[in-house]
Amino acid sequence: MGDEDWEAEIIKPHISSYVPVFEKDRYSSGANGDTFNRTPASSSDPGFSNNKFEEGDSSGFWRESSIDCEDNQTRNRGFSKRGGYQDGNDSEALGSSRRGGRGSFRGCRGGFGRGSPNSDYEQDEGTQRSGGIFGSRRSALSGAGNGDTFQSRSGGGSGRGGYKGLNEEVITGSGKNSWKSEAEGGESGDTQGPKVTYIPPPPPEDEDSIFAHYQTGINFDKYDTILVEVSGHDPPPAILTFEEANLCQTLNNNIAKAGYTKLTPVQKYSIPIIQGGRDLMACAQTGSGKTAAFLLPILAHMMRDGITASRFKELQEPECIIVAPTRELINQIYLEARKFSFGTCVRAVVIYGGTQLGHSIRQIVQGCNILCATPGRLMDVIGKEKIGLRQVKYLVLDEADRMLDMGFGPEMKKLISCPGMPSKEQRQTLMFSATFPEEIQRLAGEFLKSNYLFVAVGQVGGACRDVQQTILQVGQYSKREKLVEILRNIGDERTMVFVETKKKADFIATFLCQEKISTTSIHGDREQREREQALGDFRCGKCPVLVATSVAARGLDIENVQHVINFDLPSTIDEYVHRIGRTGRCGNTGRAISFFDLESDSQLAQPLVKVLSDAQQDVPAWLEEIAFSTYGPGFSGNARGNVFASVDTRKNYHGKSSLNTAGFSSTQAPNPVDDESWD
Ligand SMILES: Nc1ncnc2c1ncn2[C@@H]1O[C@H](COP(=O)(O)OP(=O)(O)OP(=O)(O)O)[C@@H](O)[C@H]1O
Repeated sequence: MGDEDWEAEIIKPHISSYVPVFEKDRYSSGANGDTFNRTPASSSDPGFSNNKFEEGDSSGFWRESSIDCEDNQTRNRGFSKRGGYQDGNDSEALGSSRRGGRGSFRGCRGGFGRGSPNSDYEQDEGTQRSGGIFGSRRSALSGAGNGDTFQSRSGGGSGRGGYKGLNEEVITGSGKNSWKSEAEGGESGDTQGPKVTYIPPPPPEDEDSIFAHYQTGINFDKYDTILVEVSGHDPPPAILTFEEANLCQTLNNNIAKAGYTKLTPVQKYSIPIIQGGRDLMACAQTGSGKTAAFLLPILAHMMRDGITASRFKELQEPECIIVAPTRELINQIYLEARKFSFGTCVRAVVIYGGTQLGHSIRQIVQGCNILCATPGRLMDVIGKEKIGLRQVKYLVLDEADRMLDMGFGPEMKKLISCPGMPSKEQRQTLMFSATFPEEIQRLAGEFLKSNYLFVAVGQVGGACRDVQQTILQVGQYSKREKLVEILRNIGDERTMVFVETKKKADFIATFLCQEKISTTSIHGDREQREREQALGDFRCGKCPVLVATSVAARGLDIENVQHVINFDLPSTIDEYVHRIGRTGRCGNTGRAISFFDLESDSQLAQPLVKVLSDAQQDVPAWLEEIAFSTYGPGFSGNARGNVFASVDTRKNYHGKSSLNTAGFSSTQAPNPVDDESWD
């Protein structure tokens, strides 16, 4: 069966009539109400009534769901269950174990993706690229846009050897000359979508908004009891207080205004390491302050060493580049950078896909010391020679395991081999995440000096203990009912509901609205404007329920998210850890409820048992049984061979760990000079 046939099949009446109509009527028309917050009256609006939820049975969406049919890629492969493939189109989960392992993108048909939202190549920038450092990319585009944004996004060319970054940004192809920027709509390869004109609202200017923060929770002090391990050669001692960091007065003022009085463990260890000029790979649980752990020492250095004064220049040469996998996350990091650099001469700029490229460029040319960027947009502005790399002293990969996996890894490699980018010996490279699989750690060696330090706060890849985790056995046909039951009990408390695919996010959000539960949604098929509106409505409580794909799984720091519901479990345990980490942040408590479908989730049973037991959560007997039956008698979910689930892969050393309050204790790796080189 060819691609076309599968496309034809996916456009069943109840699906096709629903989604595009929904998108057009509610959003593309420019309607303001970017929520699914429907009153009974609104459910009779024409766009809405076209969908077949009134069927309320398992025939429509659910029948599709049973064969994973909302996922085009699944169809393309003709698999009826979830094993052994990686979808690249509709599903936004980062495929891994269950879907063929982290390396499973190999089989991607490619060329998919979010053609339209990023198709913001701007004629008005006067920039038919004349090749530039990436060569002529425009020629790679063929076919005229047909204006059907839905089709162009979810369709995509076949056989183009590309990859749709499942979270958000898009990488196309790895072959010669196959790289195309998101700004060119190159992701889909064959259609040029409408020009992106979205200009995000300016960041707040008033001090109260800049420094707005939420309170640390009752468990914040318990961070002190978390085991920390530092490995690598000759690490500097940890600091225990902000004073010991010897930051300048302005930074200290900003830290105080941000409400920080005490360092978190990852900050205690990372700040002196970064101040000491060392490369770092740091793993710490979700919500434990990794952003400040890299921003503060970088800013301190910039203040100390001096930076290029901000002034208008066509080519800006930032001292620091921070990359993150999703637009909302990079924007959040930017706001943190802006907060901590308040009152200094350091100018931070953020650029990301789905917004007008001209706007990004206008931000840059006014001056740029810290550039926060998603990978596609970053490569665009480098290609347009708006950003030069010669002055880069700090390269930060947030959610580093994601940035180095098969999705973004090639892009990151291109970044470090761009003309002008200082070699790893000449720059400081910093990687942060809550999860860091060993195979990705090995890849990271290419980016880091060989004597980098590895900080593990608690268990690498471990779930935050402040999140109470519950796993419920729920078959796919009962999920909606169960979800409504739970949400009704929860009341108005902020809840993120994760689903596996973009279409399902729309379906579930609409379904919940029909149930009169105020809901909005965020996923990669929504326009950036809509995504930001949705996040805003969720943040301010207008819509207490946010249905999301994995695009919202990592990094987002939203106050008062008390619940995470995994309507669908993700493909990988790491993704699970990130998702549930949207609650229980900064010492606050939270709850995560996950629907475990025996039909499709059994591969996750074993790692789930481990994550639950490591986080001292109740493990249901039935789950242990599944894990046992899947993995045989050798499996013991509670066995913890090593306190650290995963450690520095250079583990040719004898581990030693410490409580982080007890000063500092480190594990010494052999002198890297003697160590097997990764270069
Ligand atoms: N020392 C501190 N004192 C008080 N609040 C802090 C401190 N450090 C960080 N925070 C706050 O804790 C929250 C979580 O921080 P951050 O988003 O940096 O976590 P993270 O470790 O990067 O999480 P994730 O793994 O989900 O990306 C933020 O609201 C941040 O402002």
